Amino acid sequence: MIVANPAPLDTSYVPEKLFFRDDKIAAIRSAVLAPAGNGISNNIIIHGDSGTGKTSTVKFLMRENKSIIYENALSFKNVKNLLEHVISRLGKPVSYHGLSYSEIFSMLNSIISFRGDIVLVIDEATGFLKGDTAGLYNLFRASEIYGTGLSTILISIESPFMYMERKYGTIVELKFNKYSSDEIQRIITDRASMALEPGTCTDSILGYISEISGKFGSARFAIELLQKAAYMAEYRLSKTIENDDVRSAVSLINPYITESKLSLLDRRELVILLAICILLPDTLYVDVPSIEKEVQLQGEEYGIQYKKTEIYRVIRKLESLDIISSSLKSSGNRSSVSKLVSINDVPVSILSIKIRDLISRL
Ligand SMILES: Nc1ncnc2c1ncn2[C@@H]1O[C@H](COP(=O)(O)OP(=O)(O)OP(=O)(O)O)[C@@H](O)[C@H]1O
Repeated sequence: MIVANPAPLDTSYVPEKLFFRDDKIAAIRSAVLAPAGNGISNNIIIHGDSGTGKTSTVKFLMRENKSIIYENALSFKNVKNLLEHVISRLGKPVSYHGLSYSEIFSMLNSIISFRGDIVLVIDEATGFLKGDTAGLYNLFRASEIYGTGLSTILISIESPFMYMERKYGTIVELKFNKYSSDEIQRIITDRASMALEPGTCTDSILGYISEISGKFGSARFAIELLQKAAYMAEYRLSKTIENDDVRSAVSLINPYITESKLSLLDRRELVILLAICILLPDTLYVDVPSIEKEVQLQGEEYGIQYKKTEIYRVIRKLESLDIISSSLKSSGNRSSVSKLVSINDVPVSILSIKIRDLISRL
């Protein structure tokens, strides 16, 4: 067994400790939560790419602050609809439909008079930002217009500036940046230690997942990869997670299988790709001299001779098709920079089988 406790591998899990977000936590406390505690309503828009910790940061704060109410905009047509739901959730649980804004806010006022000020979080709010000007106007100006003790935290992937209207008043904006690969590695190392049996996932596997996820800066993507790779390894009845489990996980999340790309390669090019796949199961990268050697070996098997220039050309073509990725590694001395080739999106064991099959049919 590899997964001892599945919960921390779920992307909706909010851990006890959030890494690298102390400044954002402090910013939300001082911009919204502390003023709300003193009867002052403020509004904030949190934005940033997927998996940058926007939702978890707010949910983390919900543990210490009971005035926060969380709703997801995707469940509602518009702001009015969402507020009607909040009233029925906090007040009398009946359905309130077709209320005017002044009726809505007067009901909220009577709820707040015995419950205290509310901080309303609206997650996935990009749709509201784009399309519900009247709703946002009433929400953001609720304190001035209706005297309502309501602060709002809006969460959106897209930057609000494209859609923001001046009349909404002053709104604090807080951007969540993408995580670096190193930051992602810290986050998933913590998750792995909570979720996986000891010794089933090496630092090198966690580094590999972090490197792939670093392209998107997303902790969500990394946790999903870790979860799927762990289940892949369990499915194989392996005691440890291997590189190819991670590649399988990538191809599961991103089922953009290379088959159509393989059809763009001729027989000679396929043999070169096969040579790369043969070198990769136990390692993450291969250098070009090793590829040249393996290509000559495979070439002999298939009766093909290669010049170095052809091998270089095909490596460039495979890169441009996104079948392989490459990085440059320096050994400290400028003259000796070497190119390292990897395949991350699909398990090389499966890719080798596909390529051999294609070569035999050409
Ligand atoms: N700084 C962090 N420390 C620990 N875990 C984190 C951190 N940031 C994100 N995570 C984890 O990554 C996953 C995704 O995070 P979260 O849902 O908060 O991102 P998001 O920015 O709201 O993404 P989306 O826009 O896709 O909803 C969650 O499981 C969360 O716990």
